[in-house]
Amino acid sequence: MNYMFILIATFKIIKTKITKLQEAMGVPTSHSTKRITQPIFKVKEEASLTDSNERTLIRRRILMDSNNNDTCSFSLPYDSWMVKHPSALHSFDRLMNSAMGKRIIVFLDYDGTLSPIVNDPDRAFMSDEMRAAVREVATYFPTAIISGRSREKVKDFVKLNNLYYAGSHGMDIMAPLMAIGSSNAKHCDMNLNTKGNGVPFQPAKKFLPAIQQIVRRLENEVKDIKGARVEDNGFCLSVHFRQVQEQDYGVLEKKVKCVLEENPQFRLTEGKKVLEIRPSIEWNKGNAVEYFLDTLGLNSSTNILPLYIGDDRTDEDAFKVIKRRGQGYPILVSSIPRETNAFYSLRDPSEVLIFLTKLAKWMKSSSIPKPCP
Ligand SMILES: O=P(O)(O)OC[C@H]1O[C@H](O[C@H]2O[C@H](CO)[C@@H](O)[C@H](O)[C@H]2O)[C@H](O)[C@@H](O)[C@@H]1O
Repeated sequence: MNYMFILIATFKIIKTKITKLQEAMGVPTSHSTKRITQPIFKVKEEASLTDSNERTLIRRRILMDSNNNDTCSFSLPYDSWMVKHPSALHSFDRLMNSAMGKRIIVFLDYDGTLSPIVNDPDRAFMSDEMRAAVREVATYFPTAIISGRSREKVKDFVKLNNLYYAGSHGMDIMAPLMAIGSSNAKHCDMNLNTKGNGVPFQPAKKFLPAIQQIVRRLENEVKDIKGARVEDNGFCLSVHFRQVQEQDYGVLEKKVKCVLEENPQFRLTEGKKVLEIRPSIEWNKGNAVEYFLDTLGLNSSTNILPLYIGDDRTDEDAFKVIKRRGQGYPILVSSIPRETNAFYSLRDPSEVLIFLTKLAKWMKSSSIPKPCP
């Protein structure tokens, strides 16, 4: 009997040690799995992170709800998927160890990354905490928002001046005024020229009149489809169907495709409950990442670590670029398993907030020289 007891106790101790080790390595454990796999619609839960400040961040986790369940492409359980795309939070120390001596550059998507997905695209507001976290990150690292929205609109949502913006999936970039050669770049120069007066780069400019026409045409075409709406994103446009009845979707898709056929110089892409029409040019969020690195004078630097956080299919172009460069980390925001080029994952904007807060805190407490105020 005693032997049995000792055996069970020893087994429990070993199991606890293995679980702690897995957690430290960012590998999902049976403990974390329990939380992840609950197929619940809306679950409130407290962040179970080590830092006491983080623990106070009560998160509203939305698992598998209709808003997030947009692009599920296969049915792997989340915990198995996370083995391949570990949590950027669990792996934070590892990420930062590899950043030592390197210059971090932060790229952020907007919808679904900095703000939660909501029904009304005009109400996709960013929380004040998120704004404060992005502001702080941008004081330490060159930071750019790369969104499918028009540049003005995304800037209106973010309301920060100490970072760079690219709208229309990278087809409208306000880049730094000055390219600083990486070899002689001074740390203090990195955040210069970010007060909104950079240099615009708009590779799809010649398509503007046609885009305006398509916007008007589609507005007219879909006006009788309840819930459908067209969003003018500057150099591209979105036809939203999040609030369209399922039985009406076919008609909507047909109308969009019909307009597209009349405009062969444009192509159709899909996002989260949205059909997007954009010029058929070889330019996407990945090109925008390269462009920013270039204008920052960092494109050929071997000493950089770009971080790109995004949730959408269009962010995959940027993930691919980072992967191809062999520098930095693409991080996917998703609460469901997805086919992705990202190395790491975060479940939702609440985890993005924790990650950005940790990143700023890490820099603040490190001995690395800080940019000039
Ligand atoms: O690149 P992003 O910043 O992620 O922009 C992609 C699209 O985001 C917006 O639409 C998405 O978010 C809306 C608000 O949460 C949601 O209602 C919609 O269903 C989503 O597709 C934006 O409205 C689009 O124009 C962007 O292309």
